[in-house]
Amino acid sequence: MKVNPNTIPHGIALLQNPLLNKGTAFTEVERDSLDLRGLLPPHVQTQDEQVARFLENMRRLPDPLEKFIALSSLHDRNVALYFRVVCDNLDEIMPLIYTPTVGLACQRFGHIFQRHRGMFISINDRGRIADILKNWPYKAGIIVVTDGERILGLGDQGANGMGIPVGKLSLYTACAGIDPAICLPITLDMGTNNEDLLADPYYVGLRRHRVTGAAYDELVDEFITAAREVFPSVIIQFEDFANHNAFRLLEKYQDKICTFNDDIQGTAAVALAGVLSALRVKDTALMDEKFLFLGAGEAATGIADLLVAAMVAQGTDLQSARQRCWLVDSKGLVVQSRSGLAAQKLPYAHDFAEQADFLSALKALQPTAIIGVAAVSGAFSTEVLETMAEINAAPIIFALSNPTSKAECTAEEAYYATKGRALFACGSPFAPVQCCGKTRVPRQGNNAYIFPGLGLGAIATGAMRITDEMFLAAAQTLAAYVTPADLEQGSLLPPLTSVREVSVHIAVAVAEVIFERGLATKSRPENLLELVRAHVFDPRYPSYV
Ligand SMILES: O=C([O-])CC(=O)C(=O)O
Ligand SMILES: [Mg+2]
Repeated sequence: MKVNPNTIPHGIALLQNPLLNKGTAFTEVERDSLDLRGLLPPHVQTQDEQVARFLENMRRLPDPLEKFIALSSLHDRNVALYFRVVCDNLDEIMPLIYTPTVGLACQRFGHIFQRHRGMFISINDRGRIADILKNWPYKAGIIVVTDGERILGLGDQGANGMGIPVGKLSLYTACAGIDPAICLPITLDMGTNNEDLLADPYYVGLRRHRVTGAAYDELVDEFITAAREVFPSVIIQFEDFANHNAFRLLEKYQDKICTFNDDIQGTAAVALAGVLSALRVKDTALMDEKFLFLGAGEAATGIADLLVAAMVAQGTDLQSARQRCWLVDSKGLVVQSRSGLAAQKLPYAHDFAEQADFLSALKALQPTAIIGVAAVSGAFSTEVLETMAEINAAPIIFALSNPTSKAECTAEEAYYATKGRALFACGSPFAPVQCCGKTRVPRQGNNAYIFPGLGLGAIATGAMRITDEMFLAAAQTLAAYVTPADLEQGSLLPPLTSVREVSVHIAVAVAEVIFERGLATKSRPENLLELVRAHVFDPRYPSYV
């Protein structure tokens, strides 16, 4: 964040501005010139000392939700310190501010609510959304918006879903260095059909069932128009909408404005990166694989579409590429003879006998890879996993559902049932597993590896659109950062600790596509890496005098 010493507030107003506050780290000179004398205890601390103090206190707290609350209130007080804590301790902190704790934080959102963050726009705000957005005091560059209808694998959380846009935007800064001052989390309160929430006195949203149809579409449309009027070059990320809206809205807006759907496109890119790593271990090509998805929603068809795009980019024809991907939904294997299939499933409805469930589809199709994205915990049973191990020397097994309570299987289950042969990735974090005399280190196939870097590339270039080609470039870049040592220990993605560096290179690859396709509003400089790095926020305190 750029600080102009001539315009920063003085005294209490400075201490109460979370984007500018340094707390006990204000220096003697700053205390004198910014009217802080007497408002702080005399001993001046370094930011490093503040980080250590915070961590000491946080680690004493009894459970992840308490730690989540402590981290949120640190963010409320001192944004730079919050990001120092997060960036320097990503492995420890990310599961507390994001998957899996953020799921619980959404479920408990009304009960743990302390302070405003981001913006809420409700169905009652029709006709005045632009005026409402003008209440936001900063110039937004990235909006993450949800309507709370499908929060992770936890279903309808209504306005409590706000935890997700807040968490995603924290990762924009933590994982790619996006300036926190331009991040705006938004929840569209369309009502909720979650009866428990409607009966909960502390629920933060409207007491009404969800609006649907034209009223819903008109509100989204007014929101999109208003956001672009108030923040002209803003990127809008759709997050955790239900299937029936997610695909429609993406199709409606992706060619008109700078937008993407993280659950469809971001998840697809990280999954493709994981698959590309698995191919290196197996020494096979994409076209040699057969993918069976458990689930046929946003993540499933998003991943399938990107796998197909990658195969087509390698010269395969579209039909043969699609033939490598199969879906199982709640009614069984998706095949041609089934009626009433949603549009996104049709490319994968092949000519094949109906199969009632995942296990029978698995036995009939003999896939090389299974990808779980249906939020059905335990769906990758021992029998499923052992069957995969019988069919394949190195079965690809991705259990991507979120949070941990919804995972199709645990890392241990996947490795034990396959005698350590599984090429495994997971949606939530799992600890390393000892199996058959080896240590297996599973990594998260989570879109957090993709969207921060993609957003950074889009901001640095002033992108007009976000395209599938950019997600392909992001996936390939991510995959290139998986080292032979990673593969050796079964890791299909780089360590989380490298995500800031990887994000910068994803941003460069995405920027390359943006310039190439004439989608930039800024002119192309000599050096894209320099351009991208110039947009990276540094959480170390600047000097104000
Ligand atoms: O938030 C996450 O961990 C991944 C994601 O987008 C989802 O599960 O909806
Ligand atoms: Mg999501």
